[in-house]
Parts: sequence; C-alpha cells; structure tokens
Amino acid sequence: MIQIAVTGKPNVGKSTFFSAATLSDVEVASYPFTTIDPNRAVAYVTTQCPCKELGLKCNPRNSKCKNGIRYIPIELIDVAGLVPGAYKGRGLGNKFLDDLRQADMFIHIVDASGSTDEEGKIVEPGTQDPLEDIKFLEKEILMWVYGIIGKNWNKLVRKILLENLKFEEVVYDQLSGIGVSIEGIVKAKNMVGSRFDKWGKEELLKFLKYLINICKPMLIVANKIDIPTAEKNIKKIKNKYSRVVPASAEAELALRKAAKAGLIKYTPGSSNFKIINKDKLNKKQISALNYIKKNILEKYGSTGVQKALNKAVFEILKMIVVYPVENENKMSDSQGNVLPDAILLPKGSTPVDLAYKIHEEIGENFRFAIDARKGIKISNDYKLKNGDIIKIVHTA
Ligand SMILES: Nc1nc2c(ncn2[C@@H]2O[C@H](COP(=O)(O)OP(=O)(O)OP(=O)(O)O)[C@@H](O)[C@H]2O)c(=O)[nH]1
Repeated sequence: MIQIAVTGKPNVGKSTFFSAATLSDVEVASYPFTTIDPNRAVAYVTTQCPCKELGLKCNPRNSKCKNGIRYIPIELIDVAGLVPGAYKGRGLGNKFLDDLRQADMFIHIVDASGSTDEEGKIVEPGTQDPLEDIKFLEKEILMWVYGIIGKNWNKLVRKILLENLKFEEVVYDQLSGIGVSIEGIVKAKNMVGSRFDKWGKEELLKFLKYLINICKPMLIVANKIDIPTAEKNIKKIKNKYSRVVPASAEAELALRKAAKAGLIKYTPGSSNFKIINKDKLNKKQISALNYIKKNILEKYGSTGVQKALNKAVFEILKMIVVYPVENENKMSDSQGNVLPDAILLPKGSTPVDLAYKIHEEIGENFRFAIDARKGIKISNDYKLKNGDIIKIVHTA
C-alpha cells in the first residue's frame, strides 16, 4: 500500500489532519488494517468508479464505493517529534527519520495562519512566517541524508574512480535504506551538471537536495485557512512552492464527524454538504457549519484534506487506478463480484505490471491482456490508462 508520512512541527494540526483523513462514514469495519498502530491508519484517495458510467452495481473487495465514488485505501503515518536538530537525534529525531524512511512521500503540514512559533507555541495569528517552517523541514531532511553519506564522500569518490565503478550504484548502496532509486540518483546527478569528482560540500548538498525532491517528494498543506491571516501567507507560500494545498483540517474533521453521526450528507473533497437532521443540531453547531460553508467551502472550493491526499497520490506520485477483472463480459471476478478491485499503479505501467501487482504467479504466467470495455486484446507494451478495466490472461 502507498505510504504517506504526515509531518510538521507541534500544534500545526497534524493530528487533526490525520484524524480527519482517516475518519470515514464509508463502512470500513471489514478492514483489519484500519488502525495499524497508534501512528498509522488507513485513509483513502477518491476517484470516479466506472460502475456509474457502465450502469452496473459493483461489489468492491479491496476498496469501497459510495454513490459512484471509489474510496481506495492508502496508509498515513503520523510522524511526531519534529523539532530543530532532529537529524542530530534531538527530540524524537531518530523515530521521525525512521518513519520517513518507509514513506513514498510526505505531506508537510504548516500553520498558514502564522499562529504557532518555531517550537509550536501558540502566538498571535500572523506573527510566524510559515515559509520558515518549510525551510526548516527541508534542512532537517537534507542534513539527515548528508549525515549518512557526507563523512565518507571523498572515500567513495576515490573508490568509484579507482575501481571503475558506477557512481549511481555506489551511491545507491549507501542510500538504498532510505528509499532512493538508481534512476533518481542519475537524474539528480545530471541536474547538478558538473563532474562528481570535482564536487565540494556545496555541490554534494545540491545533489542530495535534488535527490530528496525526486525520491521523497513533499506536498505542503497550508492548514488553518479558517483563520483570516492565512490568506496572505498562502499567496506567499504558493509564490515559492508549486505543490501547495490550502486546508482546514479542523473543518474537515467537523464535517466528517457530522456525516458519520448522520447529521449531514457530505462527500469528502466536495464543495458543499447538506443538513439532513436539523432538529438534532444545536445553534452553535449550525453556526459552525455556516461558517465552514461561507469561509472555507465557498472560498477555497473544499476543506483541502481530501484534495491533498488525491493530489499526493495522483499528481505527485503519478498513480493511476486500474480495475482487473476475470470475466470481461460481466466485469467481474470468478465469483461474480463486479469491479472487485481498484489497483493503484504508477503511470506508464503495462499489463504485465498489473499482473505482478495482482499476484506474483499471475505475473510469471502472464500471456496477454484484454481491454474489457472494448473487448479487445491489447499489446503487451500498452500503457495502462486511469480507469482501465483489464482482464489478464495467464497460463494455469
Ligand atoms: N483554526 C484551526 N485550528 C486548527 C486546525 N487544525 C487544527 N487546529 C487546532 O490546532 C491545535 C493543534 O492541533 P493538533 O492537531 O493537535 O496539532 P499537532 O500538529 O498534531 O500537534 P502535536 O500533537 O503537538 O504535534 C488544536 O487546538 C487544533 O484544534 C484548523 O484547520 N484550523
């Protein structure tokens, strides 16, 4: 399953974001992994389920479908203990970096309203610059990676030259534990441009910065947009960073709780909700809902929480959703479950990649694939598209 680390200094709303993202009124009881441990839980990305377009009633197994929206599980890791100097082991530094090691990317939550200082203490809104928090996290991660490879750098360079080794393979050996790839190393090296044996500390840091951006991409969630001072700061953050989603984790949590309690009808990510049980709401609750509607949903289009998850998976990690079926006429598995599984795959994946993702044996015995919508055989180098329904034909 895709793993996303949720990071940020204390009091920015990490736990609120985490609770909101992992609270669902879609029936999740059948998932044994809903709460993995206190710091890990299952959240969802959402996409249109093909059931609506095909006029079918689906019976999902690995995901859920509600009103034609497919909820596909991903794992969130709540990474606590980020304080300056984490890379030196301060605070829960090592735990923090260890969590990050496993993640495919991270969502960095900042207090866009500027009301928490660098240690996480509450201050007057608008007094703290959220850009400082972003720079600080980038530095922590960079120095952590530098700590792994920096002290041996000259030795490694000599080894590459003397033994005629490949740069990317030697660097990969050093850094594979933190989830980097050979392609990422080559790309980052090319981005620095100059010859690696001439690099000083500055170039090495530059290389590592590029490498982190490629292998551990970051999405910034500019939280607390319900506080007016956030607006100006969001412009500032967006001027400097391209991957930013304004959000109000608190508003999303309130809406999901109200939906779960049957008070409102609300689809995460949408720009509205409908009150269905007004009698059960008190004046304060109605006024809070009105505030959310006017100051968040109408102004920003959504609370940003679901948008952040979807952007992380579909835009930053570049995933697509493919639906494997065994019976291409009924769009079902062998037991008749229609569109049973929604599989997340990297863009550019081919039918054989899907086969391996379903099961190693199916991958090994792969023969060809059929596009179930068109009922035709597709070539083995066909690049799967988002929403494709595919039958894999394999030897027994
Ligand atoms: N106004 C506003 N407050 C929020 C929002 N999200 C969280 N908060 C508040 O910010 C405070 C801190 O939220 P938490 O979710 O506990 O923050 P955290 O980052 O997990 O903090 P630590 O557990 O200390 O690391 C709480 O009082 C939340 O109610 C938001 O979107 N808007």
